Amino acid sequence: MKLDAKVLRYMSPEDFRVLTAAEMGSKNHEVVPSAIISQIAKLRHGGSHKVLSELARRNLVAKVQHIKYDGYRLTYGGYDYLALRTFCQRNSVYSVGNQIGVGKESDIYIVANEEERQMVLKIQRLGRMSFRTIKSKRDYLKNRKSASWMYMSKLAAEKEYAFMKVLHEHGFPVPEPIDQSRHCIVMELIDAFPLRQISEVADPGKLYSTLMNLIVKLASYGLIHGDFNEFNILIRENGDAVLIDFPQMVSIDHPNAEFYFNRDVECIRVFFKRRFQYESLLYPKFRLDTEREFDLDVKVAASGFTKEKQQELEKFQEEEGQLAQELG
Ligand SMILES: Nc1ncnc2c1ncn2[C@@H]1O[C@H](COP(=O)(O)OP(=O)(O)OP(=O)(O)O)[C@@H](O)[C@H]1O
Repeated sequence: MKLDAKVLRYMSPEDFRVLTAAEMGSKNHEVVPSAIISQIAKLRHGGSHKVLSELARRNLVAKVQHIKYDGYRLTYGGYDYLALRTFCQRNSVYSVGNQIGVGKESDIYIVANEEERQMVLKIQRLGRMSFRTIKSKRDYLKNRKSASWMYMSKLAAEKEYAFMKVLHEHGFPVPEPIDQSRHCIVMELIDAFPLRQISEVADPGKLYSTLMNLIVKLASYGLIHGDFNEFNILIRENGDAVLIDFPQMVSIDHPNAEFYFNRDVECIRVFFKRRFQYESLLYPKFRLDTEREFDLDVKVAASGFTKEKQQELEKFQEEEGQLAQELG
């Protein structure tokens, strides 16, 4: 589905009332009965019925035949518009431009505010991968509810925003976080290319140590990236590196911290050897080179992305990973 901010201007307050009611209802119901949607939206049954049919025609909600009753569920499309409306109301986004990226489980758009500042809108789409891999295996799909995928996408966006915020505040090279709602975040647009697309650099040794120092600095601030690779690092024209994505980031006190740390280091070593034929005997070692000086992990938890949320998301990511492996 294409995201178009103009659609927002064509949506009536009633449309949004009903859409919001569907969202609220889905907290307690997998399929929200039409009667409950009317009740929450405070509209006559006939009135909300008409609006719901129209929203369903535009794929913002989907009609579902439940065993006992007919109802609706919010779609990712509807969820996108609710988030976009929140951004518009807070004046963080005014218009939506081109889609510039499709991650494994996200969509990336260029957006702008009223002052025409260009920014990046990242929409989490957890479940998309498993949906693809599992398409033929209907049994799995029955057990995974779309509502829980949307909830997990919201957790993923909250996590990314919380980490980006503390990292940015402490001078780490990450995009400036601008806003977050539901499964979406708005951040600074970085004018750079992913390391993965770069075939030559002026001084591979210098970039290698910059990246290794970044892994070590993160650890001294209490954090392990966990997915430090050529896809998640952008390189500016002047050679500066910017970290854009940290879905696996954990505290240095995490039981698997050492494993993740070594994997991050190894990832960079392997990449530099393969891409730039650059090898060094020097690389950071966990504990020996990582002394904790700050507690950004604690700061993130205090910012609202709690340990419980982190664990919930982690459990989901593990299950998804396992499932993907099992299904090849
Ligand atoms: N702030 C940004 N500025 C410029 N480009 C960006 C920014 N954020 C993301 N991108 C572009 O979008 C692409 C995908 O972004 P990102 O890695 O955050 O998505 P993802 O879904 O987590 O990706 P994957 O899981 O496939 O690695 C990046 O490779 C980059 O080209």
